Amino acid sequence: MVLASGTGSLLQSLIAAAVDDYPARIVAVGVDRDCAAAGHAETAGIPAFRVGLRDHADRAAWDRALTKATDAYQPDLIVSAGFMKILGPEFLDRFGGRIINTHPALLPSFPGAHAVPDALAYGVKVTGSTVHLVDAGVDTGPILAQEPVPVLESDDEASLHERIKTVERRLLAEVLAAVATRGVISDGRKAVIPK
Ligand SMILES: Nc1nc2c(c(=O)[nH]1)N[C@@H](CN(C=O)c1ccc(C(=O)N[C@@H](CCC(=O)O)C(=O)O)cc1)CN2
Ligand SMILES: NCC(=O)N[C@@H]1O[C@H](COP(=O)([O-])[O-])[C@@H](O)[C@H]1O
Repeated sequence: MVLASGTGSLLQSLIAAAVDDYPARIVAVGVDRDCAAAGHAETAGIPAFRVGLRDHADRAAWDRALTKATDAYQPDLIVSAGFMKILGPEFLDRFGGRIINTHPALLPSFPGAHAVPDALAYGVKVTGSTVHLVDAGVDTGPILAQEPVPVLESDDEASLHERIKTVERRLLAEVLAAVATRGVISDGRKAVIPK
C-alpha cells in the first residue's frame, strides 16, 4: 500500500520495482488530493482511492476515513511516498510500526513539508534522503536508512530535489524489500532491519 500526494515519481519507481521476485506487491494507492500519482496507479491497473481533508468535517473524521479506506486492502506495510499529510492517531493505532516514509533530507535536519528549500536556504553543503518508520511526530520516527546528497553551487530547489529523488527511488525500494523480507526491530527511537 502506497500513499502519495504529488507527481508520483517515487510511486512509479516502486511500481517498476515490484515485479518478478520482488518481495512486495502494491495492493492499492491512496491519495489525499487529485494528483498525478493516482493516474500512475490507474495506468498500472492498481486500485486507487482519494480521501481529501476538505471532504470531511474535521481532521479526526479525515483520519478515520483514511484508516477505513486503507484497512479495506489489509496491507502488511504502508509506504508514504510524497504523502503530504500528517497521519493521525487512528491511522497510527491501526498501522503503527508498519508505516515507512521517505523524506528528502538527512533527518533530524529539515523535517516537515519543505525540506529541500529549507536546506537550500540554510546553505548546507550536504543534504540527503532518509527512510524512516512513521510515528506520531513529524519526521521523528526511527530511521531505517539514510544516504547523503551533495548540494551544488548551481542548485536551485528543482535541481537539488531531483538529485535527492534519484537516491530516494532506489533507497526506498531497497528498504521496502528488506523490511518485507526480514522485518524491523524498533525500540521507538532506533530501528534495525535484521541481517
Ligand atoms: N504522523 C506522521 N505522518 C506523516 C509523517 C510523519 O513523520 N508522521 N511524514 C509525512 C511526510 N512528510 C515528510 O516526510 C510530511 C508531509 C507533510 C507535512 C505537513 O506539514 N503537512 C501539512 C499539510 C501540508 C499540505 O497539505 O500541503 C499537514 O498535514 O497539516 C509534514 C511532513 C507523511 N505523514
Ligand atoms: N515531507 C514529505 C516530502 O517532502 N516528501 C517528498 O515528496 C517527494 C515526492 O516526489 P514524487 O511526487 O515525485 O514521488 C519526495 O522527494 C519525498 O521525499
